[in-house]
Amino acid sequence: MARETVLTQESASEDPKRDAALRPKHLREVIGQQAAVQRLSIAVNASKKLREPLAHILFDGPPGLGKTTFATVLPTELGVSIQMTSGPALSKPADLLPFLTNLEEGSILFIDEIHRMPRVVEEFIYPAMEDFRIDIVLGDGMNARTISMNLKRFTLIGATTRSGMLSSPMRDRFRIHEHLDFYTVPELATIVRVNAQKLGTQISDEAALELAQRSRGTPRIANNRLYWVRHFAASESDGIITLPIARAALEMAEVDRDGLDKQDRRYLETLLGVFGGGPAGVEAIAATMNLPADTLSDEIEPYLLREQFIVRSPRGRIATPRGFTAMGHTPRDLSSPETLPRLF
Ligand SMILES: Nc1ncnc2c1ncn2[C@@H]1O[C@H](COP(=O)(O)OP(=O)(O)OP(=O)(O)O)[C@@H](O)[C@H]1O
Ligand SMILES: [Mg+2]
Repeated sequence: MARETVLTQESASEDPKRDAALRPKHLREVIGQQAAVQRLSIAVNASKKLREPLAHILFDGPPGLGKTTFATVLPTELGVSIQMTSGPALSKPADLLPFLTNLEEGSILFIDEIHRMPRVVEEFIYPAMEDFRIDIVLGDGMNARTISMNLKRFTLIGATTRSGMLSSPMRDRFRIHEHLDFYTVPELATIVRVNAQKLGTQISDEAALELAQRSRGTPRIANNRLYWVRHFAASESDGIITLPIARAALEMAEVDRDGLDKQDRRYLETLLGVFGGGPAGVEAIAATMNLPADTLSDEIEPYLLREQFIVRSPRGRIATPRGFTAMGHTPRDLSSPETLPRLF
């Protein structure tokens, strides 16, 4: 009973224009992630006062939590330029050259999905990160010679949803690591209200809270929900987003009360339907869903674990009573003496 809808599909993919329109421009506009904001403000101030480039920074965390947002806010704070590329676009060292030669003193090079950069490119970038220098090999065979080229002092910002896939020499070359975690409902409600204002739409506090509750702890999903509800309000009412309007719109888009998306539901359906609620190993669930195990452990499970739809046990993932109820199943009786030994 996969309930696919326009909205859940939308929220799974990225809409760059939409992201850019609502993205905070300054650190002070970033909502939530306050510990990261404070540490980064200190790094920015120090960099300005000491006239040193910002230390290389790695952002990791599930999709839509603000990695690109932080990366684009920092150059504004520093008053420097930013160049953006991504791991998959850099298939060989030469692909990096235009970015490295265009650097300005203190400017930022942002590499998204940095875990997908091939090893040869990674090794090419090490001296650039450490000594602001690259080694270029000219010619080949007997005539090959290496020339060293100095670069402007710059800051590399990497973003990844899979920090586990990054090689440890690469990870260690970032002096600042920021792990972005899911947002609380009040934080998401604030994001919804601020963004409604940016879009010139009126929204009641209760409606903002309702959207926040159904956004899977993720600002990008909250924004997608807001766009849909805003259109619904404009078409079906006077354009003002009230609680009944928000509920009706979300109902129509089949966003469930917990805000789970298509992949979350498929995961829970597999765990419940195929594995009887578990315990099931992540590899087995991944094979059944026809997805890489990494996608499960890095993108789907963090939220389900945090919200206790599932738990981890030595023998694998187990659906909690909340996981059962969310999918319309009757929870297993965990207190019964027969089920316990089977589970643990
Ligand atoms: N802390 C925040 N405060 C306000 N809005 C935010 C915040 N974080 C993210 N957003 C909103 O969510 C949108 C998506 O965030 P962003 O593109 O930075 O996510 P991401 O972590 O880079 O995702 P991906 O891994 O898919 O690249 C932004 O355009 C912005 O509107
Ligand atoms: Mg991004």
